[in-house]
Formats: sequence, C-alpha cells, structure tokens
Amino acid sequence: MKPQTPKIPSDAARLRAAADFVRNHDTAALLPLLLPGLDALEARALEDRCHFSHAALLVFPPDPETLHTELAACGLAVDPAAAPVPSVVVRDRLAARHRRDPAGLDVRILRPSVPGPGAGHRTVEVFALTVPPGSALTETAEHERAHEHEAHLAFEVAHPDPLVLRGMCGILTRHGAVPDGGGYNPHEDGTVFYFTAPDHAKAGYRRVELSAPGDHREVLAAHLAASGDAPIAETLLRLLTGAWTTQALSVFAALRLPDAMSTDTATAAGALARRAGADPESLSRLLRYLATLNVVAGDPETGFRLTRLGALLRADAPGSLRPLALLYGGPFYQSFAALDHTVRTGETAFDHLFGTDHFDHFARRPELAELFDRSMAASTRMFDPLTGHPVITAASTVPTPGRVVDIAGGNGELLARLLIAHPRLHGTLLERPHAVEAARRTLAATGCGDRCTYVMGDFADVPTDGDVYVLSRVLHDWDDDRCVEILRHCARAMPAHAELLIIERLLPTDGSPSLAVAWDLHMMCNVGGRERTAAHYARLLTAADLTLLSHAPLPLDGQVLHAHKAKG
Ligand SMILES: C[S@@+](CC[C@H](N)C(=O)[O-])C[C@H]1O[C@@H](n2cnc3c(N)ncnc32)[C@H](O)[C@@H]1O
Repeated sequence: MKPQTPKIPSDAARLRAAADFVRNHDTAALLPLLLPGLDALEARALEDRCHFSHAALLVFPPDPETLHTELAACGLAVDPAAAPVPSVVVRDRLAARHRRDPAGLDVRILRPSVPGPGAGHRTVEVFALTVPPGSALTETAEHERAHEHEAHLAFEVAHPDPLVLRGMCGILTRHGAVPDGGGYNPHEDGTVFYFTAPDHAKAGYRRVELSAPGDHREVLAAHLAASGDAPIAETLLRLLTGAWTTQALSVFAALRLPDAMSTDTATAAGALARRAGADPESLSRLLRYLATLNVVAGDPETGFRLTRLGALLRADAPGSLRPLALLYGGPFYQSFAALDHTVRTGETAFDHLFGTDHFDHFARRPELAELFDRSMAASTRMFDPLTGHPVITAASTVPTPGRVVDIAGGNGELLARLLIAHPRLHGTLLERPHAVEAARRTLAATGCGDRCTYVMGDFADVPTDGDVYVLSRVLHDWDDDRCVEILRHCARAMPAHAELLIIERLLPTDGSPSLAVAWDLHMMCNVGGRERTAAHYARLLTAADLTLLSHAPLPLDGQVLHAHKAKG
C-alpha cells in the first residue's frame, strides 16, 4: 500500500487554528507550558515584564482580497485603514532558507485583534506573501505551509532595557529554549528575539519570540551570536567599535546634552549645538550615531529627542548614570587602553599608567573623588531590598537599638537608607578622610546625622561596638590575601552575636549572563581586585574565621552574602 502523505492544512484552516489558540490562552497559562520547570519566582519575573501578545503564521494568499475574506471568515478583522507593514526579519529568513533575493519577497505583516481571556491586547500576527496561481513561489509556499518554520508564540516586553532583555533571554535559555535568530524592523521600530522552544515544551508551538519596542541591536547582536547565524563580520565590527560607543556617550553626557533635550519633542541639532557650545555639523553626526544606539531618537533633518535610555544620563535623573559615563569615558577609559599591560604582566593597568592606585589618585583630586562617589551612588538601586533584610530588621527591633557598622561605606548612601528605614537604628561609618566628609553631608541631608558616628581610618580600625557589619562593594577591590586580611579585621572586631553582610556581584557558575563577568575585567584592570563566585567568598570567609550562611539576589545582578563568626 502506498504510504499516505499527510495533508497540508490550507491557509484558512491554519488561520482559524491560530485565532482559536490566541482566544484560549493567556500569559500565566502559557509560560509554564512553554518552559516546564519554571519556578514561581522566574514565572513572576517574566509575567511582570512581558505578556502573551500573539501567535504568528506565514500565509501565501493568491491575492490580498482572498486573504481579507479568509481573515474575516475566522473572526479576524483587520483595520482597513491600517496599511500592512513590510516585514524585514521574516522576509530575510525566508530568502535565506530558499536561497532567494529578499527584494523579490514582499512579505507584509497584518495584526488582526483577537479578544481573549484576561486583560491585554492580543493579535494573530499574519505574515503574508502573495503567491498567485502558477507563480514560481508555489513550491516555496507549499514547503513553508508543511513545515511552519515561521509559526511562533510571542511575548511582548513592556519596558525593555538591555538588562531586562538580557535577563529574560537568560531565563529562556536556562530552561532549554535555544536562541534562533531575530532582527530589528525599522518600519515599526521593533526588535524581535526568536528561540526554539525547549524539547519538553507543551504549548504546541516550536518557536517563541520576545518582542521589544525600539532598537535593541546591541542585545540582539549577542542573541544572534548565540544563535550561530549572526552576520559574524558585522557582529565583530560592532564589538570592535565598543570604545567609540563609550566615548560618544561620555561626550554626550559631558556636554550636558541629555539635560538640554526633551523626551517628547525633537530639537534641531543646531539649537542643541548653540546651547552646548558645540560645532553643529559634528554634533549632528554624533547624535545620528547615538540614535543607532537608541540613546536619542530622530535624525539630522527632523531633530532629535531623548529616549528613556538617554534620560538616564541626565544629571538629576534618579539613579543617573552620568557620573559613570564621565568616569568610563575619562580615567577608566585611559586605563583600559593599558589593559594589555595587565594581561601580559598581571599588574594593575591603572597603577602602571597613573603611578599610584586608583583610591589615592582619586583622593588627591577632589573633583574625581566626588565623581567616583557619585558613580557608586548611581547603582544604589542595588541597596533597595537591604532595608528589609532579616539581619537589619532584627537589629532595629531589639530592645536596645542596634548599630550597623558600614566598613568603607563610601559617601554614606547605604547607611542613610538603612537609618531612614529604621528610625531606631544607629550607624557608624568607617572611611578614608575625604569620603567621611562626603558621608557626613549625605547623612546630615537625610536628617539621620545625629544617629551616626564616623571613624576616619583604615580597615584595621573596624569598631567593636556593632551588631551588624557591612562590607559593600569593598572586597572586589582587593586580591585574595588583602580580602582575608580585611575580613580578619572584621572578625576580630565583631562581638560574638554580630552578623556580617557582604554586598557584591557573584560570578555565575552555570554560564548564565551576569554583569559580574564584565566588572571582573574592570576590577582586574583598575584596582587589582576581582569578582568571585559564592564558593570563592566562602573560602575567604573561612580563612578569616567567619562562616558564609546564605546569599540572596539584589537588583543589578548584586547579591547580599550573610556571614557570622565561626562557632567553636
Ligand atoms: C568601591 S567603594 C564602595 C563604597 C560603598 N561601600 C558602596 O558600596 O557604595 C570602596 C570604598 O573603599 C574605600 N577604601 C579604600 N581603601 C580603604 C582603606 N584602606 N580603608 C578604608 N576604606 C578604604 C574607598 O574610599 C571607597 O569609598
């Protein structure tokens, strides 16, 4: 008996199936089907940041009218006023698969709405390529219908930024999804990241898409590289020109352009040049480059406005990254030019270049010291959950109010947060003289100055009257021997009941993405320190007669490690 060839469903049947699927599923139900094994925390993180937005398919109508009739027949109404948007990503994938010229494949995107359960706007995303009867594309259409290469489920990311996107891609890959291309579509200013669903997924679709409004080609480049189908020379060129990006951002911040620009309305480059005292032609070209990075939007003809990303470089933005832009484009840019010295010799490039270590170099230059303190304050979002850490709440609820000793506490940002959140808590800040002055000002400004004492000194001067000791972003500045020395000073000073909290980024041991890996290079080049794994910190603590009890995540890839004195 002749084996039966499975019948390929018609476009109308495929459209109906996609519409039914969208009608009957929502984000909460779909995520565990797609990523079985997702734990509650990760499911919540994904649900908070994205929603199921559409199911997609590629169809091949003989003409546009037939497509509209088929859509209407399955309850999919397309706004007749909305012109179909040209597809770039699916067009190029189709061209690559069938070795055709993309210019000959006019794939259009339609997005008819589908009312579904729960809140949120959902659509069927229809990629349509008109294939009239007898067309040379008939075979291509049959192949695509049979294999459903472009069928996918999509989740739209609500407020995409590079960290969120990298984190979400990380969760998907950790659960077995495999990066499978993607792209940026300038026609609708959106970026898509495709994945092959994990083998054990139960959603009935083989592909998943994360879609993000805006241009996220930097994150996309890494995703494409992981997909193995990146245009590799382009990817490498983007990587090689990273230094240009650093300088462009730094100059943009130094000229205070983010403060002069609106996020709503475009300003002509000429007007911005007059305000910044810059050359109009050169500034216009800088802004055009920054537009490719999504820091500004617009072009030299219409003018430029600031994006959400660019607004983080405003001097008064909460958590402003302006100080970091100036440091990374300034002294740390110079030191990175000597990275080869570090790699060849193991010595610190910064010390080699400036003749002194970075703490002394900055301490002797008040403007740099202030910039450094403000740059550390730029990432204090990392500290937010610490006010609720059980060790801190316990210290603030004992009958006699407890004391937090912040060792090398910088300009007092963390201590101020803890004292504001716990009005009975007292604090001591140990720092070098210039930083103590900055900390005094921070704590006085928050009205907590009278509950705080200051010790101008060195790690050897850790006070002995604390209940909680904090080492925030200190140990990563030093090599292992110096860390053990610092930890021994702590252990000797700590009363038996005292607790130690260490705030650092941890190097991942499972290959998951983390800012710690890049900052490890920064530490190596600039301070002779390093980022470490949890196990590495545990070893250093043990060598100093301390015991690591636990660690918990903080924002910006931070972690809080909890330790106390070794028993016995
Ligand atoms: C990376 S900053 C961290 C500041 C703060 N803990 C935070 O998380 O924002 C490191 C701090 O260590 C301080 N420091 C460096 N050497 C020190 C020493 N020998 N004794 C005390 N503090 C020191 C520096 O002044 C600097 O403020």
